[in-house]
Amino acid sequence: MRIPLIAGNWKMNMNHESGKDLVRKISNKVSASDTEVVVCCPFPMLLEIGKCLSDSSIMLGAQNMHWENSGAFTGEISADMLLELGVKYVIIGHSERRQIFLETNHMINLKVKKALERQIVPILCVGELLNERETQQTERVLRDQLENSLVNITTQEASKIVIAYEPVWAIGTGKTATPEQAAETIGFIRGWLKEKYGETLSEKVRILYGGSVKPDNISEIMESPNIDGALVGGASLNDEDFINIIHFQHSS
Ligand SMILES: O=C(CO)COP(=O)(O)O
Repeated sequence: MRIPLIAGNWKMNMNHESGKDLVRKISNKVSASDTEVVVCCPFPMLLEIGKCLSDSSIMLGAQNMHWENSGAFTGEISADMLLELGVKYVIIGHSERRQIFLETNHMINLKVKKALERQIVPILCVGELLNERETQQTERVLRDQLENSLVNITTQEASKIVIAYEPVWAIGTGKTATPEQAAETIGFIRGWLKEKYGETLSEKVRILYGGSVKPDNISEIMESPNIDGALVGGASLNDEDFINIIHFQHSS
């Protein structure tokens, strides 16, 4: 049985006050339940948001990290720095990092390895562009991202990873993949894991869907037995929306 996971990705939004207010409202309404909840806030807020979450079951996540332990990497943050702040999850290889900051699968692979070494759970993001979907290249693109992001990752290590399938054309656009598209593509990812690591591993890894997830489409998305939760952008900035997404079982 895979435990459902709902992760909020605040991206470069909120400030200390609005962030603290938001997590207080969420943690008041979310008790330890069958669903794990993670809030991935911007780096400068990790300490304060972590303090607000200390009595709650909600876990703290970051949105990126560097693969080296320390050194001359201006503007970067190491896994150990995140650990000091109580970070349990880290988003790696988000499409905004890949597209705007030109992160490659090789860099993403190094980050995944370092996160695993330091026992921070990587949420590895993969997903195709609109023109790639329209030209039937989705599976080729995903295979390439998975193969190259998971180079030298053992079966034991892979069992700790969370994968987020985020079709780039569905991010922040209000265009969600249909439940069929999400189910089919996530089924493909699980099939790839089975091919590479075997069936036992492929049944262990949680795979999330991300891209315009809202309270009114979460139940439909979660109907597929292959989909274990969601990586939520815009709707994670609103307490009611995020709470309703977390409580999706009750609205179905
Ligand atoms: O990129 C996303 C989460 O990482 C999705 O963002 P939206 O939910 O705003 O589409």
